Amino acid sequence: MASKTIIPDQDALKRVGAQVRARLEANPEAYKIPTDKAEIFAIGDFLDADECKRLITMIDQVARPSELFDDDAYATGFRTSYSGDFDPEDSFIRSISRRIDDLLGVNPITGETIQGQRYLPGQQFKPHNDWFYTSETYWQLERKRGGQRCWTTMAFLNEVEEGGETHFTEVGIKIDPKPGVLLVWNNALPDGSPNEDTMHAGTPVIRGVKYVITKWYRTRKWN
Ligand SMILES: O=C(O)CCC(=O)C(=O)O
Ligand SMILES: [Fe+2]
Repeated sequence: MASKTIIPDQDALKRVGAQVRARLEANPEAYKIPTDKAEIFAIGDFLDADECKRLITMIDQVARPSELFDDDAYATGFRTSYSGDFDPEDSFIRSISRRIDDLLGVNPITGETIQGQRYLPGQQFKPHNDWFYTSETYWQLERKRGGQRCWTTMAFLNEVEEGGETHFTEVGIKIDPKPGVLLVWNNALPDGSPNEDTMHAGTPVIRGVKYVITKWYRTRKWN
């Protein structure tokens, strides 16, 4: 008898995938990137110029060398940007956070704290998936902290002179940083299995500085 592979949180990934997909497809502001490989949307002018400026100032206050879950990423050159969590109680951060929850129409308790990130020339985030590899030891912690990541949202806060694109390596598209643009993608396939084709990178900044905010969503209550 063939054994069936268990995919953690598969039903929830399928359900939240369908729910958010329907909501974004009904939103005239959400542009769907034309590809069959992954569900990626872009929303222009999600943040205005003042909001971008304010977030950039806040990133400069919280940013420290980035860490990854299973690795000393900064030391290995995998994620060389500086990043940090914002204070989730800050009223401005709460308003931005709620606006993203609302865009997706998800349960706010599933959202992680918004993270800010800054890349200087030469800094990058090498190709990776935002979903967790459930065979790795870090999963034992993440499983209890809200489970698998379903959707990713990421906003560009400024124009970068050269480099710093978000490169979906399997889809074959590079998205240029444009201030106020929010990218939203489903980390899973419609059947609720993790989508390998969501592999993406923040390419090295060549000239200028790049600032982004990221908010990831879990299938269950994040804590
Ligand atoms: O900076 C980028 O373009 C990508 C950032 C990213 O992939 C992440 O924060 O997970
Ligand atoms: Fe990522």
